[in-house]
Amino acid sequence: MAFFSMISILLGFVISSFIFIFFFKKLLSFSRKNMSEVSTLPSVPVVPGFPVIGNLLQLKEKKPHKTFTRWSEIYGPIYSIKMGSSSLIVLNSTETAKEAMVTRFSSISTRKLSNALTVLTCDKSMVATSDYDDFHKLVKRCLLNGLLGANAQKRKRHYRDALIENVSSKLHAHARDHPQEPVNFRAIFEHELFGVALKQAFGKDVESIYVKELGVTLSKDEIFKVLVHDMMEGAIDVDWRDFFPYLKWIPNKSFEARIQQKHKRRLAVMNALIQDRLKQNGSESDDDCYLNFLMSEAKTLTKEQIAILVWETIIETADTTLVTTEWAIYELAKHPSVQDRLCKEIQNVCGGEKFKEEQLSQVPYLNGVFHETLRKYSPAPLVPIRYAHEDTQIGGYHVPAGSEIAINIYGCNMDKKRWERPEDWWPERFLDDGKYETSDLHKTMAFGAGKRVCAGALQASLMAGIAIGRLVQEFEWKLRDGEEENVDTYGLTSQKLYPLMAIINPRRS
Ligand code: HEM
Repeated sequence: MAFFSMISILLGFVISSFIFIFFFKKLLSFSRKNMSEVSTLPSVPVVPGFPVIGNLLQLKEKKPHKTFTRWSEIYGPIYSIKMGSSSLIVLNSTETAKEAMVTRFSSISTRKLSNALTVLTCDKSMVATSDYDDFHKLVKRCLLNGLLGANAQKRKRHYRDALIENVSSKLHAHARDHPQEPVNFRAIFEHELFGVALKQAFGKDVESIYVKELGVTLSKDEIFKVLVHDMMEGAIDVDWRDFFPYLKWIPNKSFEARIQQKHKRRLAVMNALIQDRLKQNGSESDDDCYLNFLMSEAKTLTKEQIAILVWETIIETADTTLVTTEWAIYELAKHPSVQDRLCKEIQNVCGGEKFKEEQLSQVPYLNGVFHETLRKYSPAPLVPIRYAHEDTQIGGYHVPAGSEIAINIYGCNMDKKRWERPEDWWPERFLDDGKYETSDLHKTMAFGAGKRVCAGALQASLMAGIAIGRLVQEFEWKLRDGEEENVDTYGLTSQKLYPLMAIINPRRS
């Protein structure tokens, strides 16, 4: 018996070894074939530049997404440029962008940061700038469960309601006290939005804070400057060593001093706000907040990582939603017929009552206004640069390991082959007239796609949607004389260069 079972064990072992070797060989030949397929593909077309500096001089206008879009008309949807000694592959069509973000994600999931961003993100300690690793998965899960996912957003509903009530009453006060005088929309909306960002982070709005490390008391506007404005400015600060990494041993003292100063002031203010909040824990004003959530759910994080992760929610809340809402109101004020149609749609849905978040699914025209604004003014025109850590392919071209990849969302949304009259702001293009479906609303890819898709898309859609709806329901908007010309944007983002100045008239109902 024992002999026969020995034989059958041996036979089993031999057969399974054959099966294993057979499949292993198949696997090897399959991956070799795949690798050879990738490397026999043509190289990405190159935009001609100069020796040593490459295309740097052609990018000096500081709006690379616009230059990249112009080049795509000459060199096609995918091309490569030289920024000093580093090469950058630029993607300008929805097909190539989706391929990079979804199909080839596993080869292109890491981030490439500039020297400024390496300091300001504390070496990739933010969700948005981390590589796709265990740290990223942990902190993204915390962000969704604690703040930005559907359930967390339900719990934060009162913050959004307060935001729109405060903005509305400030605008009514302006219309009453200074009728026919233009109102600075940004000043009001930005202040309230920053208040929501602080409430989400620390459970309360903050009017001022004593910052021990700096020895000063800062007002809310000064806190905004340190945590948001200076950081946005720092994020686009250029260090020439980014383009010539082999010269990184040469000091660039003025750049380093500027970035370090911004970074240290930001950490000092965050530490003061965190200490202030921790003192309150257990007291009667103990509102749920992201800081407490993070501290209880992710005990392996360092103090500095917690400060950066909480700060991340503040800067992300305070910026892109403002950019979208301000451009939407600008376009509505410029197009009275669109404004009237939107106002009627809202009236049909809520009669004399105030427009509410629950009604957002019943107003397709408002959705069209929101998505058309995201298309024309993509708030994140370039997705943070990705890095191919292994050989891959995009658009039928070979992309070697080590390539840096820029996804030009603005370029995708200005593509004449995909969008009729892309320069026009035209919400009707999203209406269901047999041509577009609801899923087409996400054709803009304004929130990215795939595993790194924007974590704040729900919050941004709710806040901007309700704000646009209520502001049009309550006021008639007109542009101040000359305002139509103010369409320039600020630096690398699509923030309006000059704040929107509009004349508002409260509607009678
Ligand atoms: C209209 C508003 C917004 C737009 C257009 C937008 C757009 C984007 C884009 C294009 C990305 C990059 C996706 C990628 O790398 O593939 C992104 C990532 C991200 N966004 Fe947003 N965003 C908006 C609002 C927000 C808000 C309000 C928050 C948070 C409060 C937020 C949090 C994030 C985070 C955490 C990521 C990183 C996700 C990851 O890497 O897994 N965003 N966003």
